[in-house]
Amino acid sequence: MLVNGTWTTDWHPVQAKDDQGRFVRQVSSFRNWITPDGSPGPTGTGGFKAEAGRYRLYVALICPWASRTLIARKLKGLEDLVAVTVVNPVLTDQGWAFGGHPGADADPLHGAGHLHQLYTRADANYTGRATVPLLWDERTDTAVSNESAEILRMFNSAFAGLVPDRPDLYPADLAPRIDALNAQIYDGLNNGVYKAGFASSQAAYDEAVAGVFEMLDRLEDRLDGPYLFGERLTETDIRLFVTLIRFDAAYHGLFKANIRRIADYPRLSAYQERILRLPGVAETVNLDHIKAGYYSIKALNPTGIVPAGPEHVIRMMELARG
Ligand SMILES: N[C@@H](CCC(=O)N[C@@H](CS)C(=O)NCC(=O)O)C(=O)O
Repeated sequence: MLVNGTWTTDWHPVQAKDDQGRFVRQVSSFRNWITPDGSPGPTGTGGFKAEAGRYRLYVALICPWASRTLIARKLKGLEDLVAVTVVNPVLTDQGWAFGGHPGADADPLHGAGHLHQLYTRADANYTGRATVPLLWDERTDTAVSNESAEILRMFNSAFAGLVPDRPDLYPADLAPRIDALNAQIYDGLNNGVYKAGFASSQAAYDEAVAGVFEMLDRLEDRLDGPYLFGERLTETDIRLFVTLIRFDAAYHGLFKANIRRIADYPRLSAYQERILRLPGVAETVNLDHIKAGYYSIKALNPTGIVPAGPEHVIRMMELARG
């Protein structure tokens, strides 16, 4: 991580933990918003007007948080407006790196070797982890946001004047229910799998893994329409999907979330495939990056060996990509 703008050598991908050995995720630090007219959003400063060709999204295809912003970019028709740069899936001792793996890009703007160089470019005294996603403003050459939940919301609303007639992923009448379900899915599942995987005590793992499967069981019972809120696709579906699609390939093995697989849940399996087949979504899922990335986490997999399967996920991806 960076401390006062300098990369520290004792970096490791297991983030902070509490006194019971529970995994603790850091709070994001660039919290500005792109808005239709450049006025300030709910947090941060203004000056980030929605314009074609001005912004770039730095992502890792292993990362569920980055992937939710990539899916929103597709569903909202922003491919030609917001550029994307994909980092190397394999974490290095300096965090995310550019290039060197099929499907990974060089940094087209600054020729940076590592993502942390962009963080110090935006803030020379930055202290914190250099995480993806990172939304970058090419005009002012600085960071807009590194909080995926907020990037998802900006993509939903800021560009509506430029790309109209796209589904509203956060409709006002559902907002309180979306917020409530997001919080449960985040804690039980999106972050729950990380709490299981990065637990450093048996008790912390037991608590986390129970929470993960309690949440999956509840979602399986709840799903009786095409999407979580019935006929309408919302951001909550995107937030759930990114964890489901990584589950059997990475979390089941590496994170020891192995009580059941998503394939053992009939409704969740069908739901996962339904979202995977929405136009553009399968292009955001790269199984090679997901497996190479997660299994490169040395603290959990010291040999770095990447498992061959699972066959059912490989097959599902082949079918979805056609
Ligand atoms: N709150 C952030 C979390 C992002 C995050 O934790 N990203 C991970 C990858 S999945 C990361 O970049 N980790 C590198 C690190 O922690 O140094 C968000 O949702 O945008």
